[in-house]
Parts: sequence; C-alpha cells; structure tokens
Amino acid sequence: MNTKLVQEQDRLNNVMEVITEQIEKLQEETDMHREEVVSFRKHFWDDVKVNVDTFDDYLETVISLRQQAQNLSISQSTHRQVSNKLSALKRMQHIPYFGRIDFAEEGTSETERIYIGTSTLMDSSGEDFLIYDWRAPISSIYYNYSPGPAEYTTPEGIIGGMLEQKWQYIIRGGVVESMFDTSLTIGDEILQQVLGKSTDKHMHSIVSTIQQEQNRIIRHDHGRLLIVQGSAGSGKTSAALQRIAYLLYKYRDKLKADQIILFSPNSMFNSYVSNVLPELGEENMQQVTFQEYLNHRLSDEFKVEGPYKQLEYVLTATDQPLYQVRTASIRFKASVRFFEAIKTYRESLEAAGLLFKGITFRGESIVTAKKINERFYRKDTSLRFHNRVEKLTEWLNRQVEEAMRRERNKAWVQEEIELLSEDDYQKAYNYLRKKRGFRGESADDYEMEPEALAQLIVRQKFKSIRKGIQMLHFIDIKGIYKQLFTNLTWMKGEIPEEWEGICQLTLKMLDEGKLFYEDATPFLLLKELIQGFQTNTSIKHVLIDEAQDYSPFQFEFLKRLFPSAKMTVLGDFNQGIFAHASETVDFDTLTNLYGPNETNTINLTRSYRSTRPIVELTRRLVPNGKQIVAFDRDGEVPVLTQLTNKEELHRQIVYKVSNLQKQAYQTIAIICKSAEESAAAYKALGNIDEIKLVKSNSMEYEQGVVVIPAYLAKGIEFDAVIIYDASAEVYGNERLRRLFYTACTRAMHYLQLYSVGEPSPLLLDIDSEYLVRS
Ligand SMILES: Nc1ncnc2c1ncn2[C@@H]1O[C@H](COP(=O)(O)OP(=O)(O)OP(=O)(O)O)[C@@H](O)[C@H]1O
Repeated sequence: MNTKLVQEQDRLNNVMEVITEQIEKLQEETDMHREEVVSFRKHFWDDVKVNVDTFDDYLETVISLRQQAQNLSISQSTHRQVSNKLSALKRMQHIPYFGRIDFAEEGTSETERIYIGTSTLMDSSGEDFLIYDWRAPISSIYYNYSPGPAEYTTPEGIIGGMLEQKWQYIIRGGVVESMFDTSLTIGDEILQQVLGKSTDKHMHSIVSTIQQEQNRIIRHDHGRLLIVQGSAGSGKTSAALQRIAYLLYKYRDKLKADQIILFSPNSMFNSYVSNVLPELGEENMQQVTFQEYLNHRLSDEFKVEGPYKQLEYVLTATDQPLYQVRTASIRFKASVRFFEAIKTYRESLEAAGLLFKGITFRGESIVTAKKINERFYRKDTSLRFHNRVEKLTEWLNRQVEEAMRRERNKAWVQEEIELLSEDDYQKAYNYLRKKRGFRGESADDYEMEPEALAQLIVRQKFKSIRKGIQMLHFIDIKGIYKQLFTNLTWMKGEIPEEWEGICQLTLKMLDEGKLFYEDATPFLLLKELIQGFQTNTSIKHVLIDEAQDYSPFQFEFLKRLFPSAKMTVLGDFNQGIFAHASETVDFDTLTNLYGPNETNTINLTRSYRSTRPIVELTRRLVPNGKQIVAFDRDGEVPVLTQLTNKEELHRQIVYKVSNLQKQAYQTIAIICKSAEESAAAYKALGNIDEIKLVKSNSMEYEQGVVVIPAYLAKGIEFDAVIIYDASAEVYGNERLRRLFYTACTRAMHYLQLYSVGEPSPLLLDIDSEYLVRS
C-alpha cells in the first residue's frame, strides 16, 4: 500500500470509529424515544380527565386532550429525527464518503481537506466536520470545478478560493480500496466502473459521480420553470431525483417530500425509480401519471381512453378505414392551434354560445335551459365571466328554494311522511331537535310539527339538485365541447384536411359517453376555463419526466392546477413517441408558460447509459444526433442479423438469450414495436425459462428476460436489448423513427437487432463501422 493510501486508511479508521460510537449512542437514544412513544400511546388517557358536566369542565377536557396530543406528537417527531439520523449513520458505515477537495479559502494560508459523502458527520466534539453532505454549499466545488480558482455560494454570500486537488475514493467494508486524482474530470475511472455494472431492479443514486452539467440542473434555483432537454441516457431522470434530494436538504425547514410531485410515464417506472431518494436518506416524493389524474377528474362522466391504448391504435390499426382521420385528429388536438382555438372559443362564450341544462324535479321543470340562457346573457356583461356564473348560481339557488317551498304542500310529501319508517322518523326527529335545540329523549316525547317535517323531506329530495347547482352541473360542458366540432369560427389558420371526419368521429365518441385520450385534456381544460380551475396550493414543486409526451394543453393545465409550484420539465424530443409529438423538436413553446424571465433551459448532450459503440449507432438514427456525445465506455458494435422467417427468428433469439445469460447479463429485453407484436413474440418464445411479458398495467420493473413494447420501455434500461424485428415491414414508416430510437437506446451494454426480410430503411445509411450486418 502506498503512503497516501495508508494515511487515508488511518483517517477512515478514525471516521469509522466515530460512526460506530455515534451509532451506539443513537441506538440507545432511539430505543429510549421509541419506548417513550409506545408508553405515551398506551397511557394516553391516564392523564386526561374527561368531564363534560359543565362548560368549564368540557373546556378543561379539551385543553388537556390537546396538550396530551401535542406531547405525543413532539415525542414522535423526536423519535423520527433520531432514527433518521441513525439510519443515515448506518448507511455511512458502508460508504462514509466518496470524494475530497483540497480547498484554500481566500485570505487563509491553510488548505482544508473537505471530505464529501451522502450525509454530514461531525467529530465527537461536535465542532469539526469529518464529512460534508454532498448538498452542502462547499460541496458544489467538487462537482463544478477543476483545480484553480473556485467559489461557492452560501446564504451569507460568495466564498472564493483555490481548489488545489480533487480526489475520488472507492471504499468497501471499511477499507480504502483505491483513490484517484480526478482533477480534470470527475471519476472517469469510477464512472466507468459504475456504468459498466449490471442493472438491477431499481435505479441508483449518482451522487458520487454527478457531472458538471447535471449538477447545474440539480442545484438550479431561480425562476419558475427549468427545462431540461437531454439525449437518451444523459441522466435527466437521475438529475431530477438528485434535484429533489437537493431541494429537500436546502429547504429542509419549509419543504417536505409530500409537497413535491413527479409526473412519470407509468407505474413500472415509478417502481424503478422508487429507491433513489431513500438511498439518499430522503423520503420519496409523490408520484403520479397524468392518466391517473385524468381518470380522477373525468371517469364519472366518461369512459376515458388511456395513452397506451391510443398509441397501440396508432401503431397497429393502419389498415382501418378511419386511421388517417384519427391520427390527424390526435395531432390537431394536441396542437397550439387547437389550444388557441379553445381559448378564443371560451372568450366568445361571454357573448353567446354557452349551453345549459334545465332543472327538473319529479318530471316538472323548475327552470328551463332557455330561461337559464336568457338570464345569463341578459345580465350585465361587463361583469367578469366567473362573477356572472356565480350570480347565475345564486339565482338558480333562489329558483330552487322557491320550488322547494311550493313542493312542501304537495300530496307526495304527505305520502312520504306517512310512509316514514320508525327509524327514519327518529332520525328526522334527532335532526330537527339538534337544529332547533329541542330537549327531550325520543320522538314520542315530542310531536314534530308537520311543517318542519315536510320541509325536511323536501330538502332531502332536493339535495342532489342543490349539490348539482353548486358543482355547476347545469352548464352543459359536453354540449359546449361538441359545438367546437360543428363550427369553424374559432379556428384560425390552416384546418386539417380531415376536418369533416375529425368532427364526425369526435361527436360520435362523445355521444357514446367515451373520451379519446386526445380529447381528454382539451375537454378538461375547456371545462375548467368555464367552471373555474381546481387548484392544489400545497404542492411547491412539480417535476415532469418524459415531457416530450405532453401537449401544450397538459402543461397549461398543470401550471394552473399547481399555482404555487415551481416546475422542472425533462424530456427528449428524439423520443417523442406519441403521434402528437412527431413534429415538435424543442420546448420553445413552453417559454410562454411563465414567460422568458422565469424560464431557464439546460441541454444535456452526453449519453451515459450505453457503451460508445451503441451510442455511435443510435445517434445516427436521429436527425440532430451529431450533438450527442458518447461517454467513452467500450463494448461490442451492435449487430443486425437478417433472417428469412419467424421460425428462424425465434430459434436465433432463444440461442442469443441463452448466450447472453451465460455472460451474466441480468436484464435482457426483447423489445417489440407494439403490445400486439409483444404478445405474439411472447407466445412464440415461451420456451425461454421464466420469460415475462410486460403490459401497460405492469407495476414492477422485472429482472430476467422480458418481452416489452418499445413505448413501455421508455425511461428504463436493460443490460442487453434485442430488437425483435427491425424489418422494413415493421419499421417502414419515417414516423416510427423516434420509437425505434427509443427502443435501441434502452441498451446499456449490448444491442442486437434482428430483421425478418429487408431491414428497416431507418438503418439503410448506417455504415458497417457502426452496425455489423450478418
Ligand atoms: N453522473 C452519472 N453517474 C453515474 N451514472 C449516471 C450518471 N448520469 C447518468 N447515469 C446513469 O445513466 C443511465 C441513464 O440515466 P437516466 O435514466 O437518468 O437518463 P435519462 O436522460 O433520463 O434517459 P432516457 O431519456 O433515455 O430515459 C442510468 O443508469 C444512470 O444511473
């Protein structure tokens, strides 16, 4: 062992000792606090005197209850804090730190050695830092600078100095196995090792090897919107997750994990990324898919189609008569033009065009739709739209109150009273007694006034009508949305050729109570523009991964839904696999969301996931691929094997999988174009041991051998990828270029493509240096 390593080992031994000491101490403290909480819970009522005889007694009881609950909550929170600290120390036992900077602060002659790890560690006096948290201000130097002048920002201001050296460590089981001078680039050697490993069920944190441009994303902290456009495998998801950990650290006094929400592509992705934050000692943020939100809002009214169903249609239904119309409709309904049309349409509704539903009770009209319409448009139109809706609601409530008064004396009410069960009578009695402060023990003690009872019965029968008015159900949103497809007034600019067909198809679906995926957000946006937006102000940060799949509608929607939140949007237009994204190439239109002063964009061009030969191939599959830079990791050049029939294909795949398994690849994906192709492939490859088929409702990222449609493989990665059939017949259309690129970029170490018959024209111009043909 060289002297440097010996010295470092000595230091590590000291640090390990401190960690062990602190663990012992904290273990005792944690046990003590746990017992305290248990005992508190057990004896919660012992110290509370429950007495409600007089008002003063009652007040005393409430105060003592509240006091007791507060004590319990303090005790629980202390226990949580101590046990979190204990978990952090236990994690540090494995890898206490991973890096070091030698930094001489301006104005001092001394060079300080700053060790960086996943958490802070103080020495036993509590005065000196043995390890700095990777998120501490000074640690930013480690990620941002090469030796030379460097600075970092603290709440008190900027601190400058000289970075003399930068080191990386590999520590395992309390032993410093190696250390590298990484003065020029952070840990290429270590990054090589990390990236060369097999993937497992979960994504891992990257704190020890964060790259400078990724660090800019993680620590970015101004403006409302951060846009990250990055190539496949450039670390967008990783940066997003470390960014969450960073924000939770920086704002630990005011930001909690449940105030951060990550919009992700599907549930399998959620399970794949679920370990990163806990690995960093933080709780997971909330995770949802946009579809879950749409279902939550619209499934009472409609059967809402899911995004993957739409995509599957686009990929497989090419020979259906309405295919052209439907795909044109998908593109148009996600366009900025349609978005503008909806806004213009909504404004035009101030003067005319709102549709209403009349209110009826027991078959008789209380207010007709015509009357509501007259009332709305008769009223002072200088009032703001939502105030007019509010006034209309008040007016309707009055109409309903009057109707209720009229109903009280009708015969049906008497009949209902006579038919009241004993139980209902008692309930009615209790209700009235409570409301009016009547005394007495049972319904027999008091003959209820028939008037009051009739009033109660009528009120109950009108409950759903009154609630409906409150929820603005009298506005016929479906009818209003339909009007968009019966009139061209609101459309500016070019209208799609297939407009007639789009209108017919949309109206038919709406009449059947179904909502295509492409209609769901526009419908919801129009609804909210009319009825007012539902908002969630508790969320402080929204992150949107795979953002190229979102339409302008969805962004606008999320902005309004979370008015107090900042937004981080991460995406790659080369992976825009939905039909609506096929023409968009950047996030420029997103700048309008919060305006240029509140918007920042960061580009990531280096790809870390795949070996250099794989990136060299995949970057040639997309038009702007020249910008993509491969991280220099060796591997085999991808191979394209042309076969003549499916039987041969299946034989070859079985053989290939078995070979790959022998090379200890843990995750092998056979990637297909669609769910339809995946199901057929899965059936034919059933003799591969423990092969699994991934479907859109799969919850877990599976290890082993999987058959998966390309669109579900998005965001995740595999040691080895087999493209099931890269033939011209399957990927013959230019529109599939992005899907094909997405599929190929899932490979970390090995990529094999098969083609039954002629290969796809997408591969035509690729030089044999980058794609071996066999
Ligand atoms: N700085 C880094 N250190 C170590 N590993 C990294 C680093 N950056 C990225 N990676 C690894 O590269 C792979 C790709 O990262 P990630 O999934 O975050 O990329 P992405 O840009 O979201 O990809 P895609 O858009 O293709 O889904 C992951 O295995 C991740 O751990």
